[in-house]
Amino acid sequence: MTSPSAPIASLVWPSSRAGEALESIVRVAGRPARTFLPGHASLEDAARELGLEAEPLSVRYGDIDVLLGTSAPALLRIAGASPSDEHQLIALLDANTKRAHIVTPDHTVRTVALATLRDALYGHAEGVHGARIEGILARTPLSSRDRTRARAALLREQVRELPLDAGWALRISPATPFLDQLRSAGVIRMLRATTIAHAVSFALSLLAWWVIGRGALSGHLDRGWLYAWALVLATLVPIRVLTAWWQGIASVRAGLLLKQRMLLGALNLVPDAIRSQGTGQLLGRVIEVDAVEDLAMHGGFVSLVALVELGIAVPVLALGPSGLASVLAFVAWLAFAGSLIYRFARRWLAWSHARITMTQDMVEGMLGHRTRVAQEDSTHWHDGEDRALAAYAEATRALDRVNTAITGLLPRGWMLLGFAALAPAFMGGAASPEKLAVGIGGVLLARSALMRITAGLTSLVGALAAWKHAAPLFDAAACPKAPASARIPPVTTAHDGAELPEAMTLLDVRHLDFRYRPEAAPVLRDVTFRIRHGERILVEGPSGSGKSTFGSVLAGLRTHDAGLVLLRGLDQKSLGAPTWRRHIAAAPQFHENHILSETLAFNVLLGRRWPPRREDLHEAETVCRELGLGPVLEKMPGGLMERVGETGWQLSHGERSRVYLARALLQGAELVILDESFASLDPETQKQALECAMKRAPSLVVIAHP
Ligand SMILES: Nc1ncnc2c1ncn2[C@@H]1O[C@H](COP(=O)(O)OP(=O)(O)OP(=O)(O)O)[C@@H](O)[C@H]1O
Repeated sequence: MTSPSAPIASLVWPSSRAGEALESIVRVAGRPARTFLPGHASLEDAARELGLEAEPLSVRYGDIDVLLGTSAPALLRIAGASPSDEHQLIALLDANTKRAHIVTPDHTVRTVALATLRDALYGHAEGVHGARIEGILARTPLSSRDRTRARAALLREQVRELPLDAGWALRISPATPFLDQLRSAGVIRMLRATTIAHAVSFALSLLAWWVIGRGALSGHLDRGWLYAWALVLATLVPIRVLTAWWQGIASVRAGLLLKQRMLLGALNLVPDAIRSQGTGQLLGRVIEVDAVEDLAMHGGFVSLVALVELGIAVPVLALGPSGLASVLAFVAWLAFAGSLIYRFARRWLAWSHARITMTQDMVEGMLGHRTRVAQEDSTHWHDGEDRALAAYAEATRALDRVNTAITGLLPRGWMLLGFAALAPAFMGGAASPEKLAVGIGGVLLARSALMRITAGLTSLVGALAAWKHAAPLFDAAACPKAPASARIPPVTTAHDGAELPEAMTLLDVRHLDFRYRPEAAPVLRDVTFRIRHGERILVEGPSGSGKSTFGSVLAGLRTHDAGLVLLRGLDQKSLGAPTWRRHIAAAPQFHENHILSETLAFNVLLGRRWPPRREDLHEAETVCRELGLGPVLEKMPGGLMERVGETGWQLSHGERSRVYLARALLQGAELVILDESFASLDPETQKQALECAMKRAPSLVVIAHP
C-alpha cells in the first residue's frame, strides 16, 4: 500500500480551503452555482450557500469501494501527512471502476487511479493500526512486494467493520429550480441530442422512402439504388437504438429528480396542513406523482418527436403534386384534432376528479374501518358508494367516447382527406413519379405525426390533471428554509437547585397568542413564561385548555400568531426549524405520535444519524432499560433489532408510550417536552420512567392532567 499522502500530496486541498474546493468542484462540473462567500459555520452551510446539499459520508472501511463508485461528486476527507496535521480534502468529480477525476487546488482536473484514492482513505486507519501491523510483518520473512500486499490486506481486515467519516457527497439541492436540476443531471442535453437524432432518423426514413418510391413508380429499380436503400435502412438501426437509450436515461434521471423534489415537498409540509388535508387526500397526491412522471415523460417525448415529424411532414406535403391543397387540408385536420383533444382534456379532468375523490373516500373508509366494524350497523357501511361509482362510470363512458373519436376517426379521416387532396394530380397524369412518391410519403408522414401528436397531447393532458393534485408537494419543496447557519450561544451547565442567573434563560415566551383559525377565539392568549436551563416544569390544566397546543408551539411544530418565543434570545425564524428542533425535542401526545414499521432501534433513534454507531445502539438500549422496557427487549428474538409497528411486533399501549419517551430523550436536545407521556403507565413504571426523564433531560417540560 502506498503512503496515504505521498502520491496525491500535491492534489489535495487543506481543510481551511474547503469552501473553495466546493466552489471549484461545482464550477468544473458545470453546475449552476452562486459565488461562495467565506465565513460559514460548517461545510453543510457552505454547500447550501452554493445551492448544494452536503451529505456526510459515514461508512464502514469495508464499504470504501462502494463509496468511491457511487458518491461522486464528493469531498473526501483524508488524513493529514502526519498524525498531528489537520485533515485534508480531495475534490472528487467522478469515478468509474478504475479511475477517478479530481479537481486540484490549482483548479485543474487530474485523473488518478481509484486505488490511490482508496489508499488515501485508508490513511486514517494507517495512523492507528499501521505500527502494530508493521510489528507483525517485521517477524515474517517476506519480499518487499509481498510485504506491501500483506500489509494492505491486514489493514483492511483489521478495520473492515470500523466506522469512517469519509467526507461529504455533494448533491444539487432538490429545492433549486427544477430546470437547473434537469440541466445539472444532463437531462436537457440528452433531450437536445434525442431531438436531433429523431430529426436525422426521419430524414433518413424519408430518403429511403424516396429511393424506393421513385423506383417503384418509374417501373424499374436498378441494383445501385437498392443498395442505397438498404444502406439507409441499416444506418437507421443504430440511430434508433441510441435514441431509445438516451430517452430511457433521460426519463429515469428526470423521474428520480421529480421524486426527490416531491419527497422534499412532503417533508416541508406544515404538520397542521397535512392534518387538515387528511390521509386520503395526501395519498391521492402521492399516487398522482407517479401519474405525472409516467404521463409527462411519455407525453413529453412523444410530443417532441411529433413536432420534429410535423416539421418534416408539412414541407414534404408542400413538395408533393398538390402542394398548397395538401398543406391546407392537413392544417384543417390538425385544427379538428385540436378541438377533439380539448374536449378530451375537459372530460379527463372530470374523470380524474371522480377517480381521486373515490380514492380519498376509500382510504378514509379503510382508516375508520375497525371503528365501523365495532360501532356501525353493517347495512350502512357502503352508503353513498353506489352513487360515487355511478358518477365515475358515467365520467369514464364520456371519456371513452371522445377517446374513440381520437384514435379511430383522426388517422383514418386524414388518410381520406390527404389522398383526396392528391387525387387531381393522380388523375391528371401530369405529375412525375418522384412527385407522386413525395406526395404519398407526405400523407403517410403526416398521418404518423398526427397519431403521435394526439398520443403525446393526450398523455400531457393526463399529466396536467395529475399535476393539479401533485403540484402542492412540488411547490412546497421550493419553500425557502430559514438559515441553519445561525448559532445559538453555547450551553452553560446548570447548578442543581441554585438560583440561576438571567443569562441562563433557555426559552423565553412573551405575550404569546395562538389560534387555530383566524376567525376562531385564541386557544392561547397573552402567555408569558420562562424556562431556565436545568429546570423541570409541570404544565397542568383541564382537558381542552390548550396544554398540547402550548407544547407544540414551544417545539416549533405550530406557529404562533402574536408574541415572541425565543430560544436563548433568538426566534425560530432566525435559527431555522432544524436548529430549533435540535435543541428542543418533543414527545407529542399519544394520538399524534407514531411507531414506524421498522426496527425498535430505528424507532428510538429516529432523531439521530442512521445507520447508528455502536455507541448509539448501546445508549438506546440503556435508555430503553431505564424506562422499564428491559423485559420486552428480552422477549423480542431480535432485541433492539426486532421489527415493530403495524407489520411487526405489536407493542402494548404502555410500551409504545415509553418508545416515544426514549425517542425524545435520545435526541440529545437541551429541552425535552413530554405531552402526557406517562398517562398510560402503571404507578411503578411511571415512577421509573419519570426518574429516567428527570435524569436524562437537561431541561424538562411535562404536560399532564391535574
Ligand atoms: N384545528 C383546530 N381548530 C380549532 N380548534 C382546535 C383545533 N385543534 C384543537 N382545537 C381546540 O383547541 C383546544 C386546545 O386543545 P389542546 O389539545 O391543546 O388541549 P389540551 O389542554 O391538551 O387537552 P387534553 O388535556 O384533553 O389533551 C381544544 O378546545 C381543541 O378542541
